[in-house]
Amino acid sequence: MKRVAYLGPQGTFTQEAARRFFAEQDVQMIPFTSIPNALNAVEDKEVDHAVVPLENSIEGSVTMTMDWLIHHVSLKLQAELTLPIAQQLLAGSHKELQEVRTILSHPQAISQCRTFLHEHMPHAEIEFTPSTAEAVKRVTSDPDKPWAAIGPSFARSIYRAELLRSDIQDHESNRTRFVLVGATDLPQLHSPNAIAVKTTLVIELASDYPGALYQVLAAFAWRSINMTKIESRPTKKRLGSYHFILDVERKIDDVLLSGAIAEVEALGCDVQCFGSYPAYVHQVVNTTTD
Ligand SMILES: O=C(O)C(=O)C[C@]1(C(=O)O)C=C[C@@H](O)C=C1
Repeated sequence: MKRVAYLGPQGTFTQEAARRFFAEQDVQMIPFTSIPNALNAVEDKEVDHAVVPLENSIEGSVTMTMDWLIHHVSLKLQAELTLPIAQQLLAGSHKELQEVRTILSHPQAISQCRTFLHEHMPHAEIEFTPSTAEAVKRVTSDPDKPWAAIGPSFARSIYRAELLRSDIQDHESNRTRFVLVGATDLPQLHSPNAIAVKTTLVIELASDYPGALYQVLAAFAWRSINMTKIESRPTKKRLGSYHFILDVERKIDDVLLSGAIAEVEALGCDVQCFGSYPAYVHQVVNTTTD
């Protein structure tokens, strides 16, 4: 049976994404306490895959995931899944908002609810936890403490939490993009349900000169290769040195994409392919009920 690592404990959004990736398959889901631990488990061959969050529509990239993939492991993105994210304010027992002095959650979840927190709970202190479900688990372990957690409705049912407010994310259309990661490409996952096929490239410029990035982008532009995302992350070697992470809507073996990569390499850039994979979108029904 396949072993799949996810950011635990039970009840995280990532576990829900992992379930949806393997909807009809018998797999063993294994919770890990952090994204790096889940990715390392794949690198060390303790598990076959990991499911990790990559990007959120409100807060942007999950930099922990990006940086770990770039600097610490050598793995492939095998599929992506975008899920709606609804955040619930949960506690171990019923409380009025003004009674809550501390709010616990994952930094991404806190950032997704900034407006609600600013307007309704401006005096509450924020305590970051390794995941949303961990926050829900903690607040339900001591129900009388003046604290509450931000997390998913699946965690509410697992830890029997009280719902104080539902759907507190700043934008109704909140979405997170999760990726399935493994040691190699997974061609068998390219199914007809996919809405697109993407390739993620990580490019390091040869040197810094006027128009260097423009030249790289031109290689994709004149071939009409659609870019769905571009982002820079520090290479960590020195200030002002970056990796450019590009998502393009082509398969790696597409002749135009191979041409673009060859052109960028001819400019002296280092190009790594982090995976060529299908992209899926699944709707979650009944986000606030048990
Ligand atoms: O804490 C969780 O429940 C997670 O699965 C992590 C995570 C993330 O890091 O983005 C996943 C989805 C939401 O955007 C909030 C938190």
